Amino acid sequence: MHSLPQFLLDYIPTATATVERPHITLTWAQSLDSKIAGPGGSRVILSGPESMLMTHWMRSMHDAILIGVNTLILDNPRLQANLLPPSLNLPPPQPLILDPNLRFPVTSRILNEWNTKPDQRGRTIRQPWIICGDQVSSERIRKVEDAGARVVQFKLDDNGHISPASLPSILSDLNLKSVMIEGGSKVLSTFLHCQNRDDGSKLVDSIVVTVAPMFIGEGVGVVPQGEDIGLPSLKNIHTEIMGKDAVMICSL
Ligand SMILES: NC(=O)C1=CN([C@@H]2O[C@H](COP(=O)(O)OP(=O)(O)OC[C@H]3O[C@@H](n4cnc5c(N)ncnc54)[C@H](O)[C@@H]3O)[C@@H](O)[C@H]2O)C=CC1
Ligand SMILES: Nc1nc(O)c(N)c(N[C@@H]2O[C@H](COP(=O)(O)O)[C@@H](O)[C@H]2O)n1
Repeated sequence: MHSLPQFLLDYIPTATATVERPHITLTWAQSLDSKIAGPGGSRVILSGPESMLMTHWMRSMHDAILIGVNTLILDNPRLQANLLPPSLNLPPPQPLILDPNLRFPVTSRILNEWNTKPDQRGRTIRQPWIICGDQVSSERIRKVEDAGARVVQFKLDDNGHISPASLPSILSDLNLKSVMIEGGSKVLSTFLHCQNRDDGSKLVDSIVVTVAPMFIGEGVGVVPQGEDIGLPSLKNIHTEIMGKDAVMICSL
């Protein structure tokens, strides 16, 4: 797959497209028993090479990649589109971490790479941006910023979360036109349960799910236990077979 998979273009605007409102894509890879990770949150490679490459193409279509702080701590991801040919010179997506209490570990790989590969800055690596609550102390913020990350504060909702409904205005404040939300389980759950933006329009524009033909057994569900009640119904609008996996595109 040497170019952007065409079917994605029907559902997701490219990073250079003009959009009237920030585009929100929710995406994850799951097993047949609806798990996204193994016991204790251990990372599992669910996607085969073809669907993983598709995920990296999808990353390149978005201005930002968003994860919850638990995923950062458990997976220590890079959040780049590094499976794509460097010769394409695609701008790297902006990593965004939802981290209400600023638990962000300053030893994380995304920060380490930003600090130790200055020649790659802007070309394949962007500075991690952490979204935390407005109750976090200025000392803690200074510590994380001194380590090299950017910290932005927003008011938390009654659940102590960054409100999903307010993400579009946060994105606009940060000058980001689109975001690909990769998880984990708690983040997927709040974004699936919250259906509208603060302005009343639909919150999530596209859902892309990679289904891998395997069972995990004990592990982390697509949504946490007990949060599977009241989930919205999804409409499957396209299914693409990619190697061993099925990639489903859904709308709400
Ligand atoms: N297979 C896949 O596609 C993926 C799997 N994962 C897996 O997910 C697991 C981590 O999932 P979780 O423990 O559920 O943590 P998570 O990554 O969803 O982070 C949850 C934390 O994010 C913060 N947060 C801020 N705003 C929030 C909001 N609006 N909604 C929810 N949380 C918000 C809270 O502090 C919360 O504790 C890991 O095991 C990781 O491997 C993560 C991403 C993708
Ligand atoms: N698409 C997809 N397939 C899998 O099998 C996965 N385990 C994930 N996980 C997500 O990708 C992040 C790791 O990214 P890097 O390889 O470090 O770039 C991980 O944190 C999850 O968000 N995704």
